Amino acid sequence: MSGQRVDVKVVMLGKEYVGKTSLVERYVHDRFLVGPYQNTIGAAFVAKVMCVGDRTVTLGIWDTAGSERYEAMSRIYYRGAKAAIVCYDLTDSSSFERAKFWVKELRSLEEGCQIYLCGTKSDLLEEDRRRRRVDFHDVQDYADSKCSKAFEDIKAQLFETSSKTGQSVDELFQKVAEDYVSVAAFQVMTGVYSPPIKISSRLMHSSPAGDLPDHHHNSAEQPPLSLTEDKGVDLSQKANPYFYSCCHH
Ligand SMILES: Nc1nc2c(ncn2[C@@H]2O[C@H](COP(=O)(O)OP(=O)(O)OP(=O)(O)O)[C@@H](O)[C@H]2O)c(=O)[nH]1
Repeated sequence: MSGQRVDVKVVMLGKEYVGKTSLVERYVHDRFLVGPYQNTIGAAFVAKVMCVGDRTVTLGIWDTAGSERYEAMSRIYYRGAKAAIVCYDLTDSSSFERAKFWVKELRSLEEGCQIYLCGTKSDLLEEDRRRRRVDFHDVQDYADSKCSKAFEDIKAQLFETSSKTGQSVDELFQKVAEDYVSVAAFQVMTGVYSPPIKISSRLMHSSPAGDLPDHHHNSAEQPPLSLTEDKGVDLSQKANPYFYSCCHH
């Protein structure tokens, strides 16, 4: 897999337990893992090749840890991202507050990053509508609003998904890829296109959960996680069975 081209760097952000890993699992492996919850440590990477019309697009997805103790690390992972899927749990209002925190950061620091707000666990609402704690229209109003007087429009797109049933999961990632193709076409026209990046085979290696590579403890001195042929990164990931591999079609 050495030299795998990544067109779009996508970062998953959101409070812990909102279901970021489950979303990636559903999308990449079309499965929903049951069993005890395992929090993400550091981040995990997976690439997925998909089609947009007659074009092939490779998404490089970084699944970050939601725990606030990894907040500084998540900042490193979102650098240079072309898309951010900011997740919140539809049954947990505090998770939406956390989502807003990430949106504000992205809007002020990552100008070129498209934001996708993703309300997770919609299946729980199918079971009992009273469990909803985040109103769809409130999120829509927020997505259409401005971050603050000083910042530009949030311009986020909104999805409600279930990793358990698969509802709207493919649609979400498909939209990310489609938007990339549209934006890239526009950039080619206007002469600001930046070419795809390649990932090293070292990206595929992971260390066991809890066994953080040195650079994870020393993020200030580390370069941003740009995916170049020369600089792979080791990953710490969830313990088995949350073990990502690269490039599933
Ligand atoms: N019912 C239901 N449960 C879900 C869904 N998505 C995730 N969960 C459950 O929510 C819990 C947390 O899911 P994760 O995917 O591990 O959450 P995370 O955001 O990656 O968590 P961190 O790694 O701590 O940041 C797990 O018990 C999942 O089974 C969903 O769509 N529906």
